Amino acid sequence: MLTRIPERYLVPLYRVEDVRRREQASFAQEGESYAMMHRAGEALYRHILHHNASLKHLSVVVGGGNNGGDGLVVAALAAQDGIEVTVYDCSSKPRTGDAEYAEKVAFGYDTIQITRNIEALNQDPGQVVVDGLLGIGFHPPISEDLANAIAAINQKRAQGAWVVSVDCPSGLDVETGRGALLVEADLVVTFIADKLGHYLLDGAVACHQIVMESLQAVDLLNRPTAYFLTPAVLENYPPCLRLPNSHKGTYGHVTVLGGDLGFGGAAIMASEAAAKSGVGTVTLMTQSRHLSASLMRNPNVMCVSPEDIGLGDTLRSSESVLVIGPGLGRTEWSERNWQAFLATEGPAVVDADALYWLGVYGQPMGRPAVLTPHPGEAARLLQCSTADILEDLVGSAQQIATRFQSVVILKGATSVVVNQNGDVVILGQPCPALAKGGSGDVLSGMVGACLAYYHEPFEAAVIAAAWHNMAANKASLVIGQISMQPYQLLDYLE
Ligand SMILES: NC(=O)C1=CN([C@@H]2O[C@H](COP(=O)(O)OP(=O)(O)OC[C@H]3O[C@@H](n4cnc5c(N)ncnc54)[C@H](OP(=O)(O)O)[C@@H]3O)[C@@H](O)[C@H]2O)[C@H](O)CC1
Ligand SMILES: [K+]
Repeated sequence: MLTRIPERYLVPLYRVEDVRRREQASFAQEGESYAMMHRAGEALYRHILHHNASLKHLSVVVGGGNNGGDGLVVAALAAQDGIEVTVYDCSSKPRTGDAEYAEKVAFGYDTIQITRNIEALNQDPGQVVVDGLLGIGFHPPISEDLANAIAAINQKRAQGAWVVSVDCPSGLDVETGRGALLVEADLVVTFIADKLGHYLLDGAVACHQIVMESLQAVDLLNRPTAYFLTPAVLENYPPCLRLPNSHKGTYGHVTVLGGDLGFGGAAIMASEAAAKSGVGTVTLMTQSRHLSASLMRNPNVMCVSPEDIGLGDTLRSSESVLVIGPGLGRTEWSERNWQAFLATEGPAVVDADALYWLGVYGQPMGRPAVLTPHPGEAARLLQCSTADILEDLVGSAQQIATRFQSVVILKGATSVVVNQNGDVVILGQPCPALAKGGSGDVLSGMVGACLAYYHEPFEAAVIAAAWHNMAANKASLVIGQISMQPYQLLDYLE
């Protein structure tokens, strides 16, 4: 799938139905189901002790399902070790099956305090909280009682408690990554397989650290829905290796086309991003009144206006990459340039208002291409609402890839990168400093650069997006989330 990235850096992610199938197959093979719940509790308890060596008191918040059952196993194991345990029981009806059995075992310890008053968590002396309210059986919207319990856990964490979530942060829809109200977890111990929603939207923000315990579940060898790219990968595999015996031609050429009146900065930033990402040569094609600004800022970037030279004449070879869109606008000038783009061949990155024109003209790309929509642009391309896109980021990105025959980076707190073969990579660590105009322009230039020297759109898209995110996180640590400007991440690429 990715030739430059070893598989060990790719975490396979699954949908709930795959996890349920493996769970059922395991129950069938073992002839019972409680053993797996017990292994889940043991694994959790091991991780709790690993992070809290001198644990004296444990607060365990449990719902009525099997997620709560796992929590009750932990409560019993801790009580066995002489740790003081308080169980906050938030079930709304009697437990059944494995959870009922786990309750019987746990409530058999008279050292375990049991309360239904979640408000008391605030005064609990424990500084370690187990969140076993809701797991993969959660279906939104959340009930008022459980919403109160989630709020109580978050409040406790805000006061300094360490929170471990059983399988997933309660309130998270592990399919979509959405959670209107969800637990913020220092650690998530997830079972059988990593789930998609841990790495998307609210899930990506709420899960500070995730460990997966397979619980010896039967492996049905289903193809993962997606992979998460471990952020550390680029520390070990730098994106643009400079070869000692190389020249500018070794690293390819990018032309950036964009920057209508009022939007010159977008195109200038994209061309600067391509240059700083190590591409051999960069041309900027923009409105003539922006040329001097570009020359002043980046004399290494050749710049011309489409009134002076044809777009095709800026391309240096059949492998020159065209980045179209940053600041392109929606005027006559913009449309003329979109048409000029359609008359060219060769690899392309289509961003910002070029995605608007792509939607208007509607034809497949017909060339190696990477599209870089945010959810709003994705919604326009698929003629649906942004809410529809957020309900299924992976499926939406795949639909765009199929419709326009291209690689797609669906941008967000974490980004979803897909190709036409059904490969899906989710990447990044949320970086709020990037929630500013200009972040996308910088990304498009970086994708253009990676495409210029890798030649393979999926690889280029994955590596550029991961690189952009990694540099932004580094930059924001130094400069600050509020004041960091997106182009500043370009000083943290190496
Ligand atoms: N051996 C095993 O069974 C193992 C289970 N594992 C753990 O189990 C959970 C999945 O357990 P499940 O019981 O299927 O579901 P949950 O516990 O996540 O949730 C079901 C309970 O939650 C209630 N619920 C659901 N949605 C809401 C909502 N919006 N508001 C309030 N309450 C909600 C639901 O109530 P119902 O009224 O809908 O029945 C249930 O009470 C999994 O995540 C693991 O932690 C392990 O995998 C080990 C083996
Ligand atoms: K949970």
